[in-house]
Amino acid sequence: MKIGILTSGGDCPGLNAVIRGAVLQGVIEHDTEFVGFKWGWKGVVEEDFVPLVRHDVRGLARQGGTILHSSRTNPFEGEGGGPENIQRMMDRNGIDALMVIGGEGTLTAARRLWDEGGIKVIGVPKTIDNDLAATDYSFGFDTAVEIATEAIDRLRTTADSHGRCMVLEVMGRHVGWIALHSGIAGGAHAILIPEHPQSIEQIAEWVESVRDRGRAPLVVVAEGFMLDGMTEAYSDKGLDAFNRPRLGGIAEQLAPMIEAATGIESRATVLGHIQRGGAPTGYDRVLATRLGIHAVEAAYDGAWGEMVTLRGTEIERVSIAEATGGLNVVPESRYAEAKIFFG
Ligand SMILES: Nc1ncnc2c1ncn2[C@@H]1O[C@H](COP(=O)(O)OP(=O)(O)O)[C@@H](O)[C@H]1O
Ligand SMILES: O=P(O)(O)OC[C@H]1O[C@](O)(COP(=O)(O)O)[C@@H](O)[C@@H]1O
Ligand SMILES: [Mg+2]
Repeated sequence: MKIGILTSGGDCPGLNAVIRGAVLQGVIEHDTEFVGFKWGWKGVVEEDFVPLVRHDVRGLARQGGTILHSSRTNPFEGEGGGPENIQRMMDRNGIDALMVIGGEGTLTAARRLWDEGGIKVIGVPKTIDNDLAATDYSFGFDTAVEIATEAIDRLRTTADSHGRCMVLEVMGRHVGWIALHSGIAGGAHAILIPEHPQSIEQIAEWVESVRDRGRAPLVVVAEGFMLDGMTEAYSDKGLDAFNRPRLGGIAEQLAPMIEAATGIESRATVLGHIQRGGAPTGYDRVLATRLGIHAVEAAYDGAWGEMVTLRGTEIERVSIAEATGGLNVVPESRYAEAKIFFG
C-alpha cells in the first residue's frame, strides 16, 4: 500500500512523532510506501509531495513542528481541489490512501472527501486546544500545559516582588482546557474560559480577596473568553486564511479594567505561539507515536472515514463524523473543581 501523509491546521508538538510512528510501523510491519504532502491540503491540491522513508523519520519523536509543514488551505478550492481531482492525482501517483493529521477543520474536510468522493482517508486527531470530541486527549495539549504552567510559576515570583496582579493569556479559541489545566497546576486565583463568561465585577472581587490575604493575584484567561455582554471573542488582528477572526489580546483588555476596578497595579502577558513551539513532552511523544502506529493499522483494516482516538489508555477508532460532530468543551463539573480555589 502507498499512503500519503499530511499535517494541516495550526501545528503542535508531536506531529513529527506521529509521522515517525506511522512510517516505522508501516515499513517494518507491512512494507508500506509513504509520501508526505507538503503544506497540508495545499500539497494535495498542488500535487506537491516527497517520498518518506525510514531514514527521513530518524530522531523525529523529539522534534517540534512538522517536517511536512502546515497550512489552512481548503482542499475543495482551487484547480486541483475537490474529490474528483484529488482522486485523479492519487491514481496518477499510485497513492492508495491519505493519513490526515489535523484538527476539527482539517478532519471535517477529510470526512467530506470520503463522504462525497470516496477518497480513502484515515484521521489522526491534532489539537493544542484539546477541543476535539471523541478523543480524551490529543498530543500537543500536555506540552502546551507544561509551558503555560512554567509561565505561571515565573509570573508569580515577579508578581510577588511588586504586589501586582498578573493576567496570563493562553490559547483556546472555543474551549478553555489549556487555561483550566495550567491554572490548576500553577495555582491561579481565577481561570477565565470561553465556556464561562464572567463579569468584570466578579473578577475584581476575586482579585481583591487575594490581595486582602496578602497575595499577588494571578489570573489565567483563554483567548476565546468573553466578559458578560460580549457577543464574540476579542480580536484586533484581522482574519486568518479561513476567514476567521485571529484571536489574542483579551488579557491586554482585562488588565487595565482590573486595575481600574481594584486599584491593584496589573500587567498582561500573552503567551502566544510559544505554547505551540519546541519539543513535545514525553507523554505527547508516546501518545503521538501510538496514534501513528494505529493509523497505519486502521488503513490496513480498511477503516476509511475513521479516526484513531485515545479512550482512557487505549487507542480506539471512531468515525470522523462523530469526532467532528461537536466540540470537547470543559464540563461544568470540571470548572466547578477549579472554582473552589478562585479568589
Ligand atoms: N467544513 C469544511 N470543509 C472543507 N474544508 C474545511 C472545513 N473546515 C475547515 N476546512 C479546511 O481545513 C483547514 C484547517 O482547519 P483549521 O480549523 O484551521 O485547523 P484544524 O484542522 O487544526 O482545526 C481550514 O483552513 C479549511 O481550509
Ligand atoms: O496564529 P495561527 O496559527 O493562525 O493560529 C492561532 C489559533 O490556532 C490554535 O492554536 C489552534 O487552532 P486549530 O487547532 O484550529 O488550528 C488556536 O488556539 C489559535 O486560536
Ligand atoms: Mg480548528
